Amino acid sequence: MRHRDSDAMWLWWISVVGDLWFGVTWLLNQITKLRPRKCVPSISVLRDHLDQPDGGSDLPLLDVFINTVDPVDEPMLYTMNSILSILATDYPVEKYATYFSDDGGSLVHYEGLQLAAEFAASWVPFCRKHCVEPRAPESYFWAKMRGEYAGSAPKEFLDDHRRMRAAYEEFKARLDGLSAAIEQRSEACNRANGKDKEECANATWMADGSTQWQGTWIKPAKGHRKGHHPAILQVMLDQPSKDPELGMAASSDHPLDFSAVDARLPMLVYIAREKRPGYDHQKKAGAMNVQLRVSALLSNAPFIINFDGDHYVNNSQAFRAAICFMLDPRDGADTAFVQFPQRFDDVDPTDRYCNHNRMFFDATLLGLNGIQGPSFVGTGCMFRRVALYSADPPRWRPDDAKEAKASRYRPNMFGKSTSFINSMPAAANQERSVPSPATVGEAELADAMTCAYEDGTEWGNDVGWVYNIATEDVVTGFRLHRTGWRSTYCAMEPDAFRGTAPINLTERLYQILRWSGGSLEMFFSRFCPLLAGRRLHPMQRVAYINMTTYPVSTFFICMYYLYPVMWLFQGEFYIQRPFQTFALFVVVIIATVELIGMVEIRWAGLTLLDWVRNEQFYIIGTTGVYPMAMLHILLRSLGIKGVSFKLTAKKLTGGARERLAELYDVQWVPLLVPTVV
Ligand SMILES: O=c1ccn([C@@H]2O[C@H](COP(=O)(O)OP(=O)(O)O[C@H]3O[C@H](CO)[C@@H](O)[C@H](O)[C@H]3O)[C@@H](O)[C@H]2O)c(=O)[nH]1
Ligand SMILES: [Mn+2]
Repeated sequence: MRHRDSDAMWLWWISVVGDLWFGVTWLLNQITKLRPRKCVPSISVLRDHLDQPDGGSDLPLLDVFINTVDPVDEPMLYTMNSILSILATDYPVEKYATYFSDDGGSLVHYEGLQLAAEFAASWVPFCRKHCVEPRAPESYFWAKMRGEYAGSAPKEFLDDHRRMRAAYEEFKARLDGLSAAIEQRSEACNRANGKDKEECANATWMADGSTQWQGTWIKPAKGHRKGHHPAILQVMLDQPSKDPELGMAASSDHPLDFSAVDARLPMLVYIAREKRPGYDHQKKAGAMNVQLRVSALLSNAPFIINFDGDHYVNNSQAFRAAICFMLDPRDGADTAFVQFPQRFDDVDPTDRYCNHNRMFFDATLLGLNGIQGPSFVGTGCMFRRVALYSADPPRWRPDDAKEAKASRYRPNMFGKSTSFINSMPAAANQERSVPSPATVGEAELADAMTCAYEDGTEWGNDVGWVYNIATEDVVTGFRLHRTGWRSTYCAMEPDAFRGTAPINLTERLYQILRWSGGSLEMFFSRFCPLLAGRRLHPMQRVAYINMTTYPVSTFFICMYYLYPVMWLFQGEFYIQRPFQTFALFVVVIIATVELIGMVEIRWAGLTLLDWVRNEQFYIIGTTGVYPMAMLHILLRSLGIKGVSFKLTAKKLTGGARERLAELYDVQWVPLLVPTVV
């Protein structure tokens, strides 16, 4: 091929390759959407099958994981609301246990959790008595619309509601004052106790005034700074009794009447894993793997559901909905995880920064649901425990199960804890009706939470959540799909879970950067979709290729944007003057693409705005963020550390207007420069 101006040939080639790239990726994107599948959980059928007439239940055991790091960036009020919504959810209390992981190791979280457990003693029976929804108090008390009364004591409702609200205000005030209270107490204790010993002069003291807090101290000190403290485990609420226990009748110091409701609370455990300098703690994935081991030793449920600290249970039937899919006679046994879409509160009405991401959650994931299942998106997901232990799904299990076990499970794959290894066979057993009493010693529990436990094991690799990647979620889901497991997408009305979204553009852009950087990283890692074996469905493979290579488009898009202004640099037009057939082609192509977009949003039940935001953020992403993601990969390949998992700061508490004011609070980020140009 020739051109009058041979200097321009490289530009021409880029545009040809670019056109090809866009054509092919567009096609690949479309074919993964050809067989969308909507699944509706039949919770009433589940009830008919598993609820016993005497009030008992045959539902399987469940472990709930919830993570948090920083009481400031992730406001405690939200975290504790999540805890309360979990404790009050509609699942048999003796059948589930909650593990709260505090990666900061701070006393304020510990005491906040204690307060929440205390408050739950009246909040949970209140929810049960009056069947309120949602069961996170903050959202419940400030809901704009309430459904019809569904409880059993309509006459008492208004009084109870008022009292509960007052109690909640008090709880909030105490939560708010916690940091200051701890600080004051510690200063007083230090003055009294630690004058002589310099080492503990600035200790943080627990409520009894005589015990030093093991985790991080208010002011960093040797052995107690952020990222340097021993492991802490505290069972805040014990495993409840097997039979219902009615609450207290109304009295002068306890005005709510709970004499007709079960007042038991589910088990609740506080965990702060050991942190030591010199170890890579692997952020969220590391924290969840510790939860996985500790829960195996304490309650060992066959199913696990995980939450980020800012996501709460909005629909108390959600756990049951996920269980429906896990126990489904058709492909339940092959299902490794059930993913719910992420939904957010408090996004500004026009969703300026595309936080809702509806195109992804409602169109893309539904498309995948018709193949091998949606990818794991980090929160609001129920897992099958044995799948995380890298077991094979039933349909791919070789006939001779023993042989399979020997070949898959390598020595020291899971670390040295014999109790943990002994717990593994029971984890596969869904029919266990009574939780195994925890017989493990404290030493063994502590050992499972140390940094050294994972040395030389497969944790973070072929076991548990995957390490060393900015998007541990997509990779972990991929690893399960690669082993032949499927997953199921579960959307329900009202939304199962809700969370908070980053409200200012800076945080949002960093989030996109982490996702796109992590995706590319995955493509160039041993988790590249091209390398997976035959258990990965061909279409699912295509979907994962799309999911991991999309940031590459940035190169072509940026070039296309430069073409029209090339003459600024060269003083000459390289662009051919548009001719009619060309213009016609362009118009037809654009029209078709838009038309297909419209069909898609109609089908997924979305609005035009969702779509516009999606397109808009795609352009912002491709011009502003993805080039950085590409750079990150380049740096990584040169051995330099790239994008890290920077915690997404959540909005601060305050009035709605105050919160939305942050919308315009753009700290000037280099990421946006190219977009603006
Ligand atoms: O050292 C750490 C860092 C983070 N977290 C927790 O990880 C969760 C997610 O962090 P966040 O900053 O809220 O990330 P988002 O940008 O909101 O994360 C989205 O994208 C992540 C993958 O990039 C997923 O893991 C998340 O579930 C998904 O919500 C939070 O609960 C944190 O408390 C830890 O437990 N330990
Ligand atoms: Mn989040």
